[in-house]
Amino acid sequence: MARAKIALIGAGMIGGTLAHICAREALGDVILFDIAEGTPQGKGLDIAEATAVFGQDVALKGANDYADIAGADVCIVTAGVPRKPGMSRDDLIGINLKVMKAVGEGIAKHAPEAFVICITNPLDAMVWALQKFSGLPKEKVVGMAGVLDSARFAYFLAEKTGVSVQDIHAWTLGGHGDDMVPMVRHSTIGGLPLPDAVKAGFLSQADLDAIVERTRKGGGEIVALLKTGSAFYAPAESAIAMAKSYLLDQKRVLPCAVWVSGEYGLSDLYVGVPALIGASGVEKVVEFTTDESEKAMLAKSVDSVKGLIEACKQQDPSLA
Ligand SMILES: NC(=O)c1ccc[n+]([C@@H]2O[C@H](COP(=O)([O-])OP(=O)(O)OC[C@H]3O[C@@H](n4cnc5c(N)ncnc54)[C@H](O)[C@@H]3O)[C@@H](O)[C@H]2O)c1
Ligand SMILES: O=C(O)C[C@H](O)C(=O)O
Repeated sequence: MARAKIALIGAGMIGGTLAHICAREALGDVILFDIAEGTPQGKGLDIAEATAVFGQDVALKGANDYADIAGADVCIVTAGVPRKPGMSRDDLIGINLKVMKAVGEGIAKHAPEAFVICITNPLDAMVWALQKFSGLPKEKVVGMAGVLDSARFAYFLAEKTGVSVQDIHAWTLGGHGDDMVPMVRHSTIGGLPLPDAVKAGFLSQADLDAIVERTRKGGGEIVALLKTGSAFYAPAESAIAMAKSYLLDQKRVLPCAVWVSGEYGLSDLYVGVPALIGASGVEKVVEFTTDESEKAMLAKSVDSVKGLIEACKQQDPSLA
């Protein structure tokens, strides 16, 4: 069988990390696309040389022309700018919405059959705009945020309790902002829902509350430490999990920003929910039961996403 073709649109910190993982795991041949001349070519050649060390026969190529992404099976979009300390993700709309227009048109022209994973922030609004600009089917355009947010939640729980990350299953819902919704009742440590894990003495209620808050602000914590940009290792790993589920038809249920049509009482927008990803793209949305408090938190988060979508429509009336 021919190797898959993976187009990475944006060859910055996340794009380069994605290319490295794709090559090491031999997920497919990689095109690194960027508007910066030399960056995608340099990163592509550097990783291609590394393939002779780790022994994988995959091709990597840098490009500044969308024609090179032709026929891609998967496109992972990180093009745009990241935030710096003192900024919110929402401050990136002005620049990144224009980038999504160029990227959406490039993908529509050259890789209309691809499964598209958007990472660019502010995520829920950018994936919405990318789908509109590209016109690709909604089930083939998804946003990466929930895998990252829930990975942070799981890691903080593992760090506090000493339980293996492999036996912690954490979930978040909603938009990728500080009002995201860590799902305490649906997340488990060794199979125990978190309220039961507190009763069983794995951690205190105060510890759990602090972890929920730290998860919500997890992106900002890394931005404050790095000072020049934002997280890239965990975001890249998160997008790879989504790409693999599509390419290998794994049918994993992963929290992703997907187009909702009535699920959770929501419609006509992209927001983070558990989604089954297989060879057809988003094949199903999994609906958790939500109590009154979870419903209220989700509604607040969704309101923030709707506000960002309105801001996009004002900036680019073609989206209205
Ligand atoms: N969804 C998430 O959970 C999540 C996590 C981390 C970062 N992000 C976001 O991902 C984006 C990328 O982050 P990064 O750290 O890789 O940034 P980066 O600055 O290292 O890389 C971005 C790249 O995009 C390129 N670029 C800019 N405009 C372009 C265009 N029109 N076409 C093609 N390429 C273009 C730049 O030249 C640069 O190489 C940011 O918006 C960041 O906020 C999202
Ligand atoms: O926080 C950011 O700006 C980047 C990303 O959304 C993250 O959560 O790490």
